Amino acid sequence: MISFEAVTKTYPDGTVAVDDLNLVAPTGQLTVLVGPSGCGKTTSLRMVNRLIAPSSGRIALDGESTEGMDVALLRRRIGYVIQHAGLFPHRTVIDNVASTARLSGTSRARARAIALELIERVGLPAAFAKRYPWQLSGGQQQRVGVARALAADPEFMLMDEPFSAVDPIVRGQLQEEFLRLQRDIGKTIIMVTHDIDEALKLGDQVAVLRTGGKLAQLATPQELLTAPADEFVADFVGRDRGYRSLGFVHGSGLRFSPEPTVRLGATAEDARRATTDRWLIVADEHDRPRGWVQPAALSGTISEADLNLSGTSAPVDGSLRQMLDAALSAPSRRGCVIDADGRLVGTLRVHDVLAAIESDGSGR
Ligand SMILES: Nc1ncnc2c1ncn2[C@@H]1O[C@H](COP(=O)(O)OP(=O)(O)OP(=O)(O)O)[C@@H](O)[C@H]1O
Repeated sequence: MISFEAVTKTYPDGTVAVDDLNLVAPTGQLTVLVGPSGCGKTTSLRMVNRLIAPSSGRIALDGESTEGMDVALLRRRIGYVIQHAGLFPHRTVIDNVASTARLSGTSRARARAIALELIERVGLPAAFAKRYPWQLSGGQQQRVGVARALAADPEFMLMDEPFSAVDPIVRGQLQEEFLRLQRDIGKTIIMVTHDIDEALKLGDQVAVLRTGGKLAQLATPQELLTAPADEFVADFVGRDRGYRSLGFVHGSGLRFSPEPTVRLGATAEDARRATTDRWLIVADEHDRPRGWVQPAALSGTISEADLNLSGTSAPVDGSLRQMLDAALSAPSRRGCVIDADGRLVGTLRVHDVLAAIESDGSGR
């Protein structure tokens, strides 16, 4: 647990960057600090590892004030990941990652073994270990930055815009991978971002700060969407709140309808025999949906070129947002629901999802 107790930071020129911040980042959870530019996010983060000294108030790790701690020991307990990764340019990837483990006294051989494991854990091929940072893409460098912070196995992590220096697609991948990793490692993390969607996607709880360094609201992502504390938070969280909040609601009692399928390579006749409906799902040999075809319009055998690929698939344990999107995006308006191996479980319609939304009272 990281706690801020009445923490204020006034810079020498009189700028109040953080104003009476009270906040607890619970053990094993990811707390995101979000807010407009200049609202004191980075200042708050850097006060935790004492790169910046608070003007007043107290910051504590598991109840113990950081003020009296030896700074080197304090920083060893706290992994730190920054934008652009901040890697040592003249060290190889493996040496970059191993460096933090070495700081805590781990032998060179052991540190390199830990580093190699982490390099793979964050989704990089082992062969990248020998490369230098300049031989990696921005997203790969960010992964190395995360691996390096984890190599000392710190109890706490501070992450300052860790995924912001990459394009939106890589960013999405890094976020997904990081969520998976955090599910395993369960570190106590404070992450800073200016991107509300990133905050809502990653945070167990989200602290919205307003200009002047005041905490506007501390809440779960769903609470922020369904019960913003005031107009500032509502505006900051942004539009489509109703739709986006469905991302945090899981459909219970949804029933999926059986759906005929046909394989790629089957004939138009096979497709017409399989259904009288306008649209039919084409699946691969493992029953994974590949796309939709219109049997009446087919001739010859079904190939990739015949597929309508507009439909998304929702995982069977997915959110109502994923379910609704699957139904809305399918040309048949029947959304594909798939299991963990990507196999078709069944389909559902828009009104099935709407009925589930109507009967769900969560967050209200
Ligand atoms: N060394 C400093 N001296 C004076 N003012 C500072 C100093 N560092 C930051 N500030 C000011 O403190 C306020 C908070 O800055 P901080 O970097 O914490 O904000 P932020 O929310 O992280 O912003 P951004 O999203 O733009 O990175 C800003 O008004 C900034 O100009």
